[in-house]
Amino acid sequence: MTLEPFGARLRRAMDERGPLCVGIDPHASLLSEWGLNDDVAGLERFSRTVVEAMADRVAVLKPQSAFFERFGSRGVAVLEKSVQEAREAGALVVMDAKRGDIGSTMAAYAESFLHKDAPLFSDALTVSPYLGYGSLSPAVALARESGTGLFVLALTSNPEGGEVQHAVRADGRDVGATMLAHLAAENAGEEPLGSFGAVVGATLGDLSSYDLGINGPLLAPGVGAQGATPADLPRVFGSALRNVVPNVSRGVLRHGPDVIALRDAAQRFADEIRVTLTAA
Ligand SMILES: O=c1ccn([C@@H]2O[C@H](COP(=O)(O)O)[C@@H](O)[C@H]2O)c(=O)[nH]1
Repeated sequence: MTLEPFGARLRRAMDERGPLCVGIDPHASLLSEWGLNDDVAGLERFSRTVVEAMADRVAVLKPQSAFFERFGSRGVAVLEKSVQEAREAGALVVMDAKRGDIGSTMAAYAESFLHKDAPLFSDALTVSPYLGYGSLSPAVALARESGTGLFVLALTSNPEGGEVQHAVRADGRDVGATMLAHLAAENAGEEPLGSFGAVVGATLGDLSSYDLGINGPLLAPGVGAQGATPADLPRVFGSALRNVVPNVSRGVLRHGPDVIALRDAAQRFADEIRVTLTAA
């Protein structure tokens, strides 16, 4: 069965559930705070709890692959199960694996996450364009075919990102702006929303010098533990606010393991985001 394009599915989920994306980031420190061991059983309990608490209510869950890969094949098996359970419960899953390579290797990465029969099949994948935007074309092609999406690292939330992303090219545009322009071209004419998103940190302050109107989603990490708040979003995203998917990981997860406390924490962020969007 062919899926409806990711952008359309995401728009609907955002309209129905609000735009919040909760991260599944099983940091060793969080496992310990939750009273779990830093082992595969602890990982599984953590991830299952987040899926149980969130998957039937938030638009997007974003597992951070690194924290699962840390445990080798058994950790990846937990990741597979979590993705499947989250999707079955109604959340869209954005796999945060930040893959990027060339040619057939990039194609293999894309197949690992975006092919409908892949064990880790996800609704979208984060990718790094820093081997050149064109190196992502196998992933773009497969995403179009399978109804999935990509989130391309454009302007990341970390302070070190500027060294690469603010570098100015011969045409006077910086690298981040160039990635946004590629995405706008990818999404041209798509309704109600294109499937090719950008990662743009909520921590970055006024971004009015960038054209964020890519007709695609803007995944905005940095709310919560990295210091950004929902109230910052209008200043950062301006008229692109309606397409922003704010991500909170530790800001929610630190309230576990109690399922109700996790839900309450996510609801507080969701409420603040809704108020901000309504006022903007
Ligand atoms: O620019 C980026 C891109 C990705 N991330 C990821 O998002 C979460 C943020 O977690 P918090 O606990 O809410 O800080 C994490 O998985 C990062 O790898 C990002 O922070 N910035």
